[in-house]
Amino acid sequence: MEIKIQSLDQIHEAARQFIAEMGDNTVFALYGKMGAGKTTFIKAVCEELGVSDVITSPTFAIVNEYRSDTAGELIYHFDFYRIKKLEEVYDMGYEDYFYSGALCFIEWPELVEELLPGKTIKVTIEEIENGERKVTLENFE
Ligand SMILES: Nc1ncnc2c1ncn2[C@@H]1O[C@H](COP(=O)(O)OP(=O)(O)OP(=O)(O)O)[C@@H](O)[C@H]1O
Repeated sequence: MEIKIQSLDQIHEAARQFIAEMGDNTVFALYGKMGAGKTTFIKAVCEELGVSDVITSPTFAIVNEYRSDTAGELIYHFDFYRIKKLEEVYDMGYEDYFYSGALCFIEWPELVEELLPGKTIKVTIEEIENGERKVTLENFE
């Protein structure tokens, strides 16, 4: 499944399309180069999910927690760019997040692939031309 985003003004529309495709999946691993637009897209999706609050957690360098009004629960946004050892991910108790049933959006998942649930959705974001982005969703396995 593919979603095209021609420019930033379409990002919320794209986020709504993405949400319509989410189904009962909860873990989304976002692949894409630096500057591809992973953070921007996750933020738009969270806004469309009714996120009003960013909660700073002790491990905020790795995970940010958002409270969603509509989903009525927490959403976790991970950035594993800076982790050096998988131990850091074990230490933060990744299972309590990835396997909690809460929504998880993961940037730089390459580093934690072996820890991801089998039902993870692989989301790839690439710039195609003139700033246009293509977002692709596929099953992880
Ligand atoms: N769909 C889009 N259309 C046009 N510009 C975009 C789009 N998405 C993101 N951008 C712009 O691209 C830049 C990088 O976006 P962003 O920080 O989200 O990338 P990233 O993939 O999260 O990068 P990093 O891996 O470094 O965190 C920002 O200036 C942002 O405004």
